[in-house]
Amino acid sequence: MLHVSEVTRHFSTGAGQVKAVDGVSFDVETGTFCAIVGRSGSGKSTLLALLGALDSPTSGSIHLDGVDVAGLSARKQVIYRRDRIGFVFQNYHLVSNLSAIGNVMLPMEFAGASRSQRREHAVSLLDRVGLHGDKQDRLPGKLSGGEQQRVSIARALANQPALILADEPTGNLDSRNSKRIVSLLRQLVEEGTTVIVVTHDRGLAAKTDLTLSMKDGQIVHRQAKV
Ligand SMILES: Nc1ncnc2c1ncn2[C@@H]1O[C@H](COP(=O)(O)OP(=O)(O)OP(=O)(O)O)[C@@H](O)[C@H]1O
Repeated sequence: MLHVSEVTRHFSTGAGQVKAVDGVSFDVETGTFCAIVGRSGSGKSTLLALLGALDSPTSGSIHLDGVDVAGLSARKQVIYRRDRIGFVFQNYHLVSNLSAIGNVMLPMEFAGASRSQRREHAVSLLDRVGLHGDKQDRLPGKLSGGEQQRVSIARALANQPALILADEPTGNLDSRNSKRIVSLLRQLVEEGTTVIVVTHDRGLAAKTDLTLSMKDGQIVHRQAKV
């Protein structure tokens, strides 16, 4: 369960203070597919960064399964991100000189497994996201956008995260590849992972269980689908 209470994130700029996130409260039950939508500049990416402990709130609290995320030290934030969160980005953020398998193995480095165990796990994750055979040995530049996004989802799953945070995961994909990614994310939700996506893609938002609409740093509408 993710519990967000009265969270703000203010930035000081030359022009004054920007309230990027301005008093946001919501809960997301474990195993929910949640979309955060809203116009450009409404605060979606800032909120996602706070949920993933990539940034700390100015005030308020964020609890994931009882852990006070906002209160973690910098060192514990690193561990929290590695062990509890899987990140998926619009531009995939894969390491260009590592194969698909190498990219998926990267987050496992600290898990104490041997290299062959890590490789075996990476192969099974890539199989799970539908990237098979010789494609697993290719560099990201030799894969299509949809395939690269599947590698990034496999990488996000490497340490069995409780929460997957995806920023515009279908933003660079055509409709066929988008549908594949959405159904993959839905499958993860069915298996009990909580998935939160920031998206402008109406097709993706329509497939989620809960939509939070942001405006000027606030959640102005909450729509739960049964
Ligand atoms: N580091 C920063 N310093 C100052 N202002 C910032 C910073 N990061 C974000 N902002 C401002 O906070 C507001 C929210 O930005 P944010 O990137 O969260 O919006 P968004 O909804 O994700 O937009 P988009 O859909 O364009 O990605 C914007 O006004 C933005 O300019």
